[in-house]
Amino acid sequence: MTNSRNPLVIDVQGLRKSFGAAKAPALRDINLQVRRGEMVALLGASGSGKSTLLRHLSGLHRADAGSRSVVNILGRELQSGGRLAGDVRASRAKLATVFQQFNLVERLPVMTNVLAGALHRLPLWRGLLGLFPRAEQQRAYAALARVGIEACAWQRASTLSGGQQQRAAISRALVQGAEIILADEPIASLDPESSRRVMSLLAELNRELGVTVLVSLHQVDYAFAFCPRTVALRQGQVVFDGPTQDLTPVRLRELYGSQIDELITPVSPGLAPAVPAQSPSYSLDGLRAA
Ligand SMILES: Nc1ncnc2c1ncn2[C@@H]1O[C@H](COP(=O)(O)OP(=O)(O)OP(=O)(O)O)[C@@H](O)[C@H]1O
Repeated sequence: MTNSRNPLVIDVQGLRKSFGAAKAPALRDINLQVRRGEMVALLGASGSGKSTLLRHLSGLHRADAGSRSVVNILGRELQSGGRLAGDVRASRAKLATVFQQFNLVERLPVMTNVLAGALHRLPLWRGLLGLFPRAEQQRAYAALARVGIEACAWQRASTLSGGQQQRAAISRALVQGAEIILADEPIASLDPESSRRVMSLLAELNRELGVTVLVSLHQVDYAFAFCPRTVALRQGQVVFDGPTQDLTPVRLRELYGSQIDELITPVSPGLAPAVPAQSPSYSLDGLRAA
C-alpha cells in the first residue's frame, strides 16, 4: 500500500527536451514525483512524450544541455542539466525497462534472456562465457515460474507468443532485482487477453513485491483497471496528475479533444471490452459513442 510517507523513488524537476536542428520541444518543464510502491499510468496520445520521458528516467536520453532539468532515481541523482551522473549504473541496476517490442534476443533460449538480468552482479568473464552460478539459474527459474512460463525456459525466445515474450521480459526485470519497472507501452502489440495478463502481472508485482511501476499506455481503459494514479501528457506537458477515477469522460474530452479516439480501446465485433472499468459508476460508453 502506498502512502505519502513512502520515499520518493522518481523525482523529476523542470525536465526539458528538444529534438533536431529546429529544437522542437518534446518535453516542456515536466515535474513528476512517484513514491515507492505506486503503480502509475502515463497516459497520452501518440507523440505526447511518454517514451521520451521514460527514456530520461533510465538515462537513455539526456535533457537539454544547460536546462534546469533534474532526474533523481531512488534518492540518487541520475541526470542534471543534461549531464548524466558519474554513477548512473548504480541507479540503472535498480530500475528495469520493459519495452513494447520485448527486447529479447530471439535466437537465444528464454532462460539465457532472463539471466541477462543478473549480469550487473557478475564478473564480466562469467557474463561473456554465459557461466551463470547455480543460484542465479535458480533465481531465473523462479522468476519464470512467477510469471507462469517456466515450461518455456529452454525454448528459443522467438518461439514464444507476444504475451509470453513480454512475461519473459518482466521476469528478467525480477532477476535483475529491479525496485522500479518502467514499462513503455508494454501491451501495445498484444491482443486483449495477453494485454490483460501482462497488466495483471505488473499489478501483482506491484502489490505483492512492492515494485514501483510506471507504465505508459495509450488506452485509458487499462489505466482505469490497473493504475490508481494517472499522469496524462499532451504535447510534452503534464495536463493531469491525480487519481485515475477523476479522469471522467468530460475531463478526458477537455484534455484531449479529438485525440480522444486514440485513448479508447477499439471494441471489435465478437470481442469483449478489454477490461471492465475499475469504478462501476464510470463508463467509457459516452466516449465511444461520441
Ligand atoms: N530521437 C528523436 N528524434 C527526433 N524527434 C524525436 C525523437 N524521439 C521522439 N521525438 C519526438 O518527440 C515527440 C514525443 O515522442 P514520443 O515517442 O516520446 O511520444 P509517445 O507519447 O511515446 O508516442 P507513441 O505513443 O507514438 O510512442 C514526438 O514529436 C517525436 O516525434
